[in-house]
Amino acid sequence: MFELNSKMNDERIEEIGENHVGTSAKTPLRADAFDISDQEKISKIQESVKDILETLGMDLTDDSLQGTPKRVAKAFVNEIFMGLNPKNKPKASTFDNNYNYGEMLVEKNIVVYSTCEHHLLPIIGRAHVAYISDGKVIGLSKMNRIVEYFSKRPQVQERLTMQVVQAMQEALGTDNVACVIDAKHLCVNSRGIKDIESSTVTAEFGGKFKEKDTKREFLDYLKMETDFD
Ligand SMILES: Nc1nc2c(ncn2[C@@H]2O[C@H](COP(=O)(O)OP(=O)(O)OP(=O)(O)O)[C@@H](O)[C@H]2O)c(=O)[nH]1
Ligand SMILES: [Zn+2]
Repeated sequence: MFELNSKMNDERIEEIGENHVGTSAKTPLRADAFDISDQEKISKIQESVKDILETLGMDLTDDSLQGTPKRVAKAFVNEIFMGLNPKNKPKASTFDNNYNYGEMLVEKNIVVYSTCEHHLLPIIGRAHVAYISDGKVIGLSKMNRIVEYFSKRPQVQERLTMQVVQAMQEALGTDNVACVIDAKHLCVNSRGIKDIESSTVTAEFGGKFKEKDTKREFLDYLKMETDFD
């Protein structure tokens, strides 16, 4: 479909696929994923959305619908799937652990708003990310940003969980990272089986978090009340 510029694409696919990550945690991308600009992607998606709506029988000359194909295309490229563009990868700034904090740090209740790659319906939930420093510490908000970046892709929850851990491990230079995600999949809640109660929990434990006591401590922190209202 697009001209293949293989060298540039290989590099960018490595970048977005986080090349240290096992195949299973890589986002599956086409070889020509970066051959066209975001603007070109918006134009092409706009045409596709128009086609879908017209096929459904919608009259796109209606005032309210006129701008929909463009709105959807912009939302896809710039927001909902912005994590497919490596230029949006957050700078995970780290600092030396000068204060020699030696315990685990847990960033709880990070909002996850992702998209199920099977149905393109929302996945909404919370991520809890923890690490134990091996010399470096990371800015707290960067943990939220890493979760956001990998959420903004077509995802399965298992891969999202692993990608968050691997990005944190890379930034911090340690295996001691864990992530638990508890999320609702609208493809389960609102269609198909239509179970509005169920949610999905996934977990990835690296380094010291594989040890029973450390894992237990992390999971115990998740039970603590943090409501300051
Ligand atoms: N493992 C995993 N499965 C997911 C995730 N998100 C959605 N799914 C599942 O992907 C599966 C796709 O199955 P299919 O049988 O091809 O799709 P379907 O006919 O729409 O399935 P139903 O949802 O059961 O109606 C469904 O069971 C979804 O619940 C995810 O993050 N991880
Ligand atoms: Zn789904």
